[in-house]
Amino acid sequence: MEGKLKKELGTAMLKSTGHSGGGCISEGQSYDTDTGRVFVKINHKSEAKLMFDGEMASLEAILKTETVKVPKPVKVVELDTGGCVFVMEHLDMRGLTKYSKHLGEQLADLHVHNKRQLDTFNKEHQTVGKGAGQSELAVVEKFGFRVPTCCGYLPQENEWQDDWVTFYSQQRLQHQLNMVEKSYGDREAIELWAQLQLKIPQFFKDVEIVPALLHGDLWGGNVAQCAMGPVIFDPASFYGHSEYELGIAGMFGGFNSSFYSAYHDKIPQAPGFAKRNQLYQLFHYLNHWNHFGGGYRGSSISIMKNLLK
Ligand SMILES: Nc1ncnc2c1ncn2[C@@H]1O[C@H](COP(=O)(O)OP(=O)(O)OP(=O)(O)O)[C@@H](O)[C@H]1O
Repeated sequence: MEGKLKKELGTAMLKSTGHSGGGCISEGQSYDTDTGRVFVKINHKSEAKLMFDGEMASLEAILKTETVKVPKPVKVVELDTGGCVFVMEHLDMRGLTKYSKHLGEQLADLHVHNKRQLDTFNKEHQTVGKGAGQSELAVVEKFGFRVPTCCGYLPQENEWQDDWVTFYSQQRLQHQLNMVEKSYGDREAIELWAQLQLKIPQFFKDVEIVPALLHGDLWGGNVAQCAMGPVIFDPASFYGHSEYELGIAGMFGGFNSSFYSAYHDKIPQAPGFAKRNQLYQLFHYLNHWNHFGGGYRGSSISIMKNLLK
């Protein structure tokens, strides 16, 4: 692997720093190169290339917004022995403590970034005397992403869709329930889902949803801080409802009240937030069930029952 990495990175030096950082999905290792320190994620699964291509595209998209710090992606390299590595900027990260508030503010900035671009774009097009096409702004008017991204190692269906409720019901929940049915044939889950899907539009009455660029897997293990501020990493991005991001954030801890109040100062909670938050957590419980097995069945079933009350 190291020979191939040297060639692909065009570096004579490739010296392991001894810093390793394995997650649940991939192994990680840092190296010093001719042009600086990099962090390399290694995965031997057949889906590794798709997973890392999605992570690279996600980091590039977040980086472009200049709102919240992420590691700069460098390259996805396929290994001759099978599997793949993803090279990115190494960051010295510690647990998120003093920069929680900053993360709340910056995450909200990330979420409103596309709306601001859209507003500017629309304003320019309405200005008398100015022709159309003045702006080079990248604006996104649909829900989805340009490539599949993986929340864990399972690819998400990111095909572009005009309507958020359809996107979330079909491309997120239905997709997970299909896997549950295939792997476990769970009758109770399938019956609950048949009822719940009819109710979903009710959770979105009078809510305006503008596509927001999301990190997509913002649990406490994917946030940290560097010397100068917060950092988020390991994204599974797509354009979706900003509230979706707060689903997994609330599931495993790691975010304190200063994070939430800074976030909601910029993006206030809309009516019906609490129910939708459960609906968004449902995706992650199902996704965990499909990744890690029956330990997550109970939470998935009880959240569906709750939403049906
Ligand atoms: N750019 C980086 N620089 C330095 N260390 C990093 C970097 N990215 C990740 N790490 C370290 O590696 C650990 C695992 O990273 P990451 O979450 O991306 O891996 P993963 O296998 O996709 O994990 P999971 O899916 O379980 O969240 C992080 O908790 C962190 O300690």
